Amino acid sequence: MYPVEVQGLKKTYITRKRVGLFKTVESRIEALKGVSFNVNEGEILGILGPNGAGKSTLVKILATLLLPDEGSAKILGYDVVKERGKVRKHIGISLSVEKGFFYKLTARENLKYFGMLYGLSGKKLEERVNEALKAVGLQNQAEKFYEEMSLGMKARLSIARALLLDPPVLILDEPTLGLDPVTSRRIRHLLVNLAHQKRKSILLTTHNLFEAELICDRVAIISEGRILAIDTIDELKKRVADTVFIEVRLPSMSGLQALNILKDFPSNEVKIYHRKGIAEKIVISVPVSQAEETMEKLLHEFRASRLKVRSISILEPSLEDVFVKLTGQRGV
Ligand SMILES: Nc1ncnc2c1ncn2[C@@H]1O[C@H](COP(=O)(O)OP(=O)(O)OP(=O)(O)O)[C@@H](O)[C@H]1O
Repeated sequence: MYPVEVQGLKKTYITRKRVGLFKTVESRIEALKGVSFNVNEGEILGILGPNGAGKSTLVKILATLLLPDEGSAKILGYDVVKERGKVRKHIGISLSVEKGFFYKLTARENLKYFGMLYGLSGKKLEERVNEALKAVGLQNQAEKFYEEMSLGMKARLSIARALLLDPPVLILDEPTLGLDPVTSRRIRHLLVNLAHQKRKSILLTTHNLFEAELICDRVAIISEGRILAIDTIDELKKRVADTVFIEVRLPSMSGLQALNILKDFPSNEVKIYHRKGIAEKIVISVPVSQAEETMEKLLHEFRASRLKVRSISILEPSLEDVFVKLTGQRGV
């Protein structure tokens, strides 16, 4: 059993729009068209997709806030439709930074309030509130009123609330949206620690490919209600990368000599880009199958011509390359 098991999940929104005085037209939006995946223990699974891909719909269903039309989703074996109460005891949810907190209560009071709602009381409640505050680094700001808190503090408080029951599964919708780089980094560090040290299973959505690349053990790329690919980032890159780039850095003024050497390079699939500057850079694109061999040949040719090379390396494709290739969209 996986901590999170999703099988053939479908959801269609039906909306009615008034046309004229008495007539309404129905419009159907298939937000999820049969989504299946699992999340392992101690794993961060990132859900990536362009706007309207179905990420929030998926997250809301897992958080028991929305009913699916078909398929099933289980958290620790409990069905999100038939066993909502049990599911809620085992998940921590952070859907939107701003929602649900009381502006006139302090961070601690807010957490206490939610702790009580979740069934905690007495010493246990105090303990869990303190632990949650500490986990997100808010122990020194616990007496600050919510309305006085910065966006970063609010984001951390939202994660603290998700941690109140010390749940094995966390579901987070864009946990670092709108946060400055330092706070984002702090939250990323916290999430990696929760997954890898505390063995929590984390499902998060993000528009930030850089972040996904940094912290997700696997990512699912979702578009128009379907998962286009789900795998580790390395595997996804391998799958889409038919071309890699070899970057050669040279001392200034030696670019032309290098280009001259490359003139007779034995492959017409090799493309060369040259950037002049203090340190000159030559980037050679080659089919992935020829990358290693090309690199060796390059080194050999440069050495034979006594050309000094500062560095030579193979540039990996980025997660953005994967995303663009799979969804046909640049950025998310
Ligand atoms: N309550 C609703 N009623 C009707 N249509 C909806 C509703 N919620 C979402 N949709 C539609 O369902 C599709 C999926 O939306 P969803 O919010 O799940 O996407 P998303 O991937 O979270 O997008 P974003 O990245 O913009 O948050 C979209 O076409 C959206 O317009």
